[in-house]
Amino acid sequence: MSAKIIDGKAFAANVRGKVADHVAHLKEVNGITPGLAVVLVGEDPASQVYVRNKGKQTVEVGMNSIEHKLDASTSEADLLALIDQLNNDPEVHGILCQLPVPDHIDADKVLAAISPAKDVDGFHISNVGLLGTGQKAMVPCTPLGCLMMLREEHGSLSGLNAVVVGRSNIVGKPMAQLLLRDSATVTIAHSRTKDIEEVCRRADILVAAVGRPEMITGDWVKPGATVIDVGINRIPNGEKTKLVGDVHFDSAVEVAGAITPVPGGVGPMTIACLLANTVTACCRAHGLEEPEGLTA
Ligand SMILES: NC(=O)C1=CN([C@@H]2O[C@H](COP(=O)(O)OP(=O)(O)OC[C@H]3O[C@@H](n4cnc5c(N)ncnc54)[C@H](OP(=O)(O)O)[C@@H]3O)[C@@H](O)[C@H]2O)C=CC1
Ligand SMILES: Nc1nc(=O)c2c([nH]1)NC[C@@H]1CN(c3ccc(C(=O)N[C@@H](CCC(=O)O)C(=O)O)cc3)C=[N+]21
Repeated sequence: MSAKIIDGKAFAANVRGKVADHVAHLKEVNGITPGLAVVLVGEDPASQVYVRNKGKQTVEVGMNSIEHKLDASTSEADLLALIDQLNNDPEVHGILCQLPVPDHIDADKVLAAISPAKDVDGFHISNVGLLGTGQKAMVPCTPLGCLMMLREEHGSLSGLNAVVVGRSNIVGKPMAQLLLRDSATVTIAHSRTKDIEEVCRRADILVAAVGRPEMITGDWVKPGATVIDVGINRIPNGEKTKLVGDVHFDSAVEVAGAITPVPGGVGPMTIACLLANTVTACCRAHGLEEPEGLTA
């Protein structure tokens, strides 16, 4: 039997709709327009696409989009000075510095410089610590988007076996924290995990965040499991290229109960959650009630 395909694009449109409603409310009732600043250093073509999409969707939901495109040779000091300026700008409620940054810039220093209250990526150690201790945090967008889809699919995640493949700070680890918070039994697998296929086959919920095109095939998937494919990999396809996930979709779809496609799965949800986090940050900054269903 073929799995249900989770429509991340439609789900994201729904989230953006809720964001737009709340933005309209903030403007009308409070006279506040949430603002998102996105900083891009250098000219990585994939990053340029994301930044363009983010800017477009930010404006579509009624928020202000502030874009800073800096030359690849920008010094760390100049980047930190810009972040300081954005931290102190009352019109800016969310700040995102697109990763990766060029080698001469220390990404950890940049993330630490962003005010935790404006850290809509949820990468600042304050937010990492708050999430890890079950306190109110800014939650990283990609794992938040995955959690929203999983809650919709399962209702409660309590007691389910969840396996996250990948232990990065931006996806794997926060994903595991969120699943744990929803009372799933969580395993984190990575490049040193023994019998990884066997570990994956125990998962009711399998989240792939590896960065290896189509590594996880149908025979790694427990029949009926929900598979969330975070991977975004561009691979050659004849003369052109195509986007594939970390899951081999055609084989996994035959075994899983539900699965996210690439493209059209986690990617659009990431951007929708960035907008959701920006509204949340704006409400917190002004001591206003937060929108429902847009946080973890
Ligand atoms: N859809 C979206 O919005 C987003 C998508 N992505 C995509 O998600 C993927 C993961 O991103 P990210 O977390 O940043 O990647 P990283 O490269 O930071 O982390 C990859 C993780 O996968 C593990 N890994 C690598 N090879 C294997 C293997 N053969 N077997 C098991 N585990 C392995 C690594 O293990 P170890 O730690 O042992 O090295 C590491 O923990 C990428 O394709 C990226 O493009 C990322 C962010 C957002
Ligand atoms: N500080 C920071 N925060 C991030 O959240 C961040 C980042 N840096 N660096 C890069 C990764 C990657 N990322 C994606 C966002 C949207 C899509 C997306 O919308 N994907 C579409 C397709 C896009 C296409 O066609 O290329 C989809 O999957 O359907 C993908 C990937 C956010 N990231």
